[in-house]
Amino acid sequence: MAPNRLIILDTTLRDGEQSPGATLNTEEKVEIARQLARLGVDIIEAGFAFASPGDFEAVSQVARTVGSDNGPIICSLARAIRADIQAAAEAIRPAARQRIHTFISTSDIHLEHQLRKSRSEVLAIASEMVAYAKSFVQDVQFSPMDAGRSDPDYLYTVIEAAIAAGATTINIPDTVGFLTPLEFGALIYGIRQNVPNIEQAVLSTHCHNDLGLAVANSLAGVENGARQVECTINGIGERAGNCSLEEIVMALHVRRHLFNPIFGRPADEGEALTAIDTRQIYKTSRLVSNLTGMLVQPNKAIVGANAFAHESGIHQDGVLKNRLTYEIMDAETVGVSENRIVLGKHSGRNAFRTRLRELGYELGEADLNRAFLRFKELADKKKSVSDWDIEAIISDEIRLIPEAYRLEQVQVVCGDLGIPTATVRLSTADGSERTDAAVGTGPVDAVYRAINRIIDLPNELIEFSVQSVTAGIDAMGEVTIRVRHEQRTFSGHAANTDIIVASTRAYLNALNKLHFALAHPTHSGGVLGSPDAAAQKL
Ligand SMILES: CC(=O)SCCNC(=O)CCNC(=O)[C@H](O)C(C)(C)COP(=O)(O)OP(=O)(O)OC[C@H]1O[C@@H](n2cnc3c(N)ncnc32)[C@H](O)[C@@H]1OP(=O)(O)O
Ligand SMILES: CC(C)C(=O)C(=O)O
Repeated sequence: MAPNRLIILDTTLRDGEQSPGATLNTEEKVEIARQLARLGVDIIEAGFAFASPGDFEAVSQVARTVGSDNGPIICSLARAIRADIQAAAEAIRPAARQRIHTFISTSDIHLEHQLRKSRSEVLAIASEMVAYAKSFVQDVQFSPMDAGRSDPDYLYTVIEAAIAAGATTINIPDTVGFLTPLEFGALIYGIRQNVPNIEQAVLSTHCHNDLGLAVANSLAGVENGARQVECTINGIGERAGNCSLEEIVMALHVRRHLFNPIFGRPADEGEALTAIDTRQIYKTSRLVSNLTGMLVQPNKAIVGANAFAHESGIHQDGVLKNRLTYEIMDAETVGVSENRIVLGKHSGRNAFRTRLRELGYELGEADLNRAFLRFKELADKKKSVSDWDIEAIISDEIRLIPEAYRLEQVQVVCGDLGIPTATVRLSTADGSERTDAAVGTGPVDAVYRAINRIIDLPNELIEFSVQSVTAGIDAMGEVTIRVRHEQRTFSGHAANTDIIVASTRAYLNALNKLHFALAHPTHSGGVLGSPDAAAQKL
């Protein structure tokens, strides 16, 4: 059953969304799923359908919009419980190709303290629930949770039973990120040697990054016969996150002469080892970062701002003479364009649309017009408008949820001689306008207080960050924030050459999401108590 290329299961929308604070609403999940399809992932784990009505709806929407005949397989996670499996089966039904992923723990520590069940009970449940999932779909994946800390002999028995019951993929999670590459490789090897029917299933890895070893462990799994890797964009996920998609894919791409023989190909064969279109990597990373509010650290491999930057003289000297001296891959391979100066203030709509198409954006007329106006405003202020600036405008301008509140005007007075004071004017969807003012400890605080006087949506600001999109004094500032309302967090993102304007728009972006979630409590990311209570607050 081992295919001669690596299958990529992306779990950004399921395990990735388990990152503390990375809540996504349905529209954002669909947007990410569309981009994952462009990226070329084989399987999208779209969520955990049973977890909430919002999660169910998000999985269904992804299945409906992205799960076409030649699109990715759409998968939902389900505990080894009938109700979970039924919800998963129903949610993924609109997709042309469907997978149910069911799991149960096999480590003694989980059996004793969490499940409170014996080994024989769990063995029976695993087998029964795989068979139950099989009654809905042909493609069933089974994971023995905490496999990394399970007794190998018991693990082999459970896997053999799951395959006998119909599992077509066996996924091996190092749930707590405990193993080293040598140990994880040996675990995969041991399974291949000791599970008699293992050839009937595809072996998969699911590695967590608690010791920073998720990618290394996944690679060790591949070296030992795993043919599917579970991963997330930017490596986001529960606790320290998961194996990062961009890192594992580029490791296989850049070092393919090492991996080709493992996949039974000549070392120098040119064909890629995954179906991923690597030129979509950077764009996907930016989208996920913007929508989840999880910033990418500058030194992050492949997609960090510094990943292709050369700072020191000796390195710059080498790169100028021959870039191979200090570069192991071309930035364009992952979609980071070298073509920084593209458009200016004399460019027209056609040139702008063409550049957007080259960057992979196909906008409707209304969105295009809004983005074009922002581009012109920026071109008036900046000497050159780069691809990075254009991406920032698009992610800022194209809102996935309706805007209940729109910024009309913001003005601040600040400095070390007076009290920072802000005046804000907002318009609402019905066309009315409201203006208010407030003082604060700084200009952003003053703006946020002024907005809070207009919009009564109690929240706590839990994260605020500003970074520049490009170098230079006229660079666009990108602001990413997160606010907490009751138990939920909402991210906001905006870009502008004026960081106070960007901060204001980012806050409104988060408040619009919060407002939308309260108004649509069954949407993913929006289950916030009773609709009546929500309506009262509005
Ligand atoms: C390693 C992973 O990433 S696993 C996936 C993690 N993702 C999530 O948890 C998604 C979000 N979760 C949720 O919304 C909720 O936990 C729900 C809806 C799934 C369940 O909620 P509740 O019914 O209130 O249960 P709660 O979360 O308190 O406890 C989990 C229960 O599931 C049981 N359980 C855990 N894993 C499994 C499993 N794989 N198969 C069967 N039962 C399981 C636990 O033993 C516990 O049962 P108990 O209440 O009888 O002790
Ligand atoms: C459900 C499984 C695959 C999981 O997420 C884990 O064990 O980390």
